[in-house]
Amino acid sequence: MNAPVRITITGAAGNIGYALAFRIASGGMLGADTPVELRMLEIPQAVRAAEGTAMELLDGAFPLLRDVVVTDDATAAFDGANMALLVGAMPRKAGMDRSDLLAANGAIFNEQGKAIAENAADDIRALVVGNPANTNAAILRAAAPDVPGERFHALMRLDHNRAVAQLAQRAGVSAGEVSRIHVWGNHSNTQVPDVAHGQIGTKSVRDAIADEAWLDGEFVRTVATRGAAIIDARGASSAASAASAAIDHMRDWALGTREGDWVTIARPSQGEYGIPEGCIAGVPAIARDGEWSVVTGLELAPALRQRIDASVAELQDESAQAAQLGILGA
Ligand SMILES: NC(=O)C1=CN([C@@H]2O[C@H](COP(=O)(O)OP(=O)(O)OC[C@H]3O[C@@H](n4cnc5c(N)ncnc54)[C@H](O)[C@@H]3O)[C@@H](O)[C@H]2O)C=CC1
Ligand SMILES: O=C([O-])CC(=O)C(=O)O
Repeated sequence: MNAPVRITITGAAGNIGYALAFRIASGGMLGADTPVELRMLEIPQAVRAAEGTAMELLDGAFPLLRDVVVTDDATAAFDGANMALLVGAMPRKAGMDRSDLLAANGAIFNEQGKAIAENAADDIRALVVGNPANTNAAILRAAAPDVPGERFHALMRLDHNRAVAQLAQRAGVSAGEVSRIHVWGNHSNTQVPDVAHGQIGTKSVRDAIADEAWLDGEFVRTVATRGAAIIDARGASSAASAASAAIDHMRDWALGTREGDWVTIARPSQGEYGIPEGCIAGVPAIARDGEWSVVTGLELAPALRQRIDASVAELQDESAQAAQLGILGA
């Protein structure tokens, strides 16, 4: 058995938190050899509900679950945390863009970044799920300047998984047959799914699908607007699929990505593909031994480059808004 890993979930009583906690407790995130300790942070009004989730976690009799603490105190919630899943934030409703949530949610990440800086373990790795996820991750990172920047990620694995799933469904194969695709840019409808290097089985995506119009049109639109389609159908934003994507992201970070494949992550740019340094945009990446490396050297067609630039410009606008609101680097 490995040493226990302490994991903080913020917004633990919410829809995504409820789905996440049980997957983590069952070993779905860190594997069957790693015990977990959960720290569940909520706002005071939702602590009782989070306590109910903690009771259910106990009732799951999970052999790997060593300890559960529910609290409304960020200091206690991040104390000694090795991993943090920052979900606690308002979800958007029909008719809203994710960036409409910046004023409501951004301040949460400024406060929680400070709590991470002061209380988390030295090896803290944080994934922001709450929207607008990329800009909230930038706010979190700026509030914890002594923690290495590459430890702050925003969730774009859901966009990645959606793209994989659409391709697999179209080709009539399982999702596991699709590899080497990724999603550039912002977790918003300007995101840029990229199949230029993708494979389905041993064929290129373009050969396997043999429908350029679908790949360049409906496929891209479906992936980029899937969040709104789910809100429209469910009357609430994606929850179990978001939790599942967050689990995939953290599992790969800890245990490594699949041999011969890459996935999408968003972490502060180190200037790869001309994305400005520090900008938290989706890029292709591989994880080995707990470290990510961005896949470099991929050719970008001019039209794709323009769309990536537009999505990155949107991220820079969001950061400028956050700075104006006094929540970025405050
Ligand atoms: N990045 C992504 O791919 C996705 C992101 N999301 C985002 O995740 C967030 C959460 O979604 P749901 O769980 O469905 O919402 P929810 O409303 O069901 O749960 C959010 C929870 O966060 C709690 N919370 C609010 N402020 C908090 C704070 N300061 N500290 C701790 N907890 C706090 C609330 O009390 C609530 O229990 C939303 O912002 C949503 O837009 C949702 C789907 C995908
Ligand atoms: O669309 C939303 O507001 C929730 C979300 O981020 C997603 O489902 O991708």
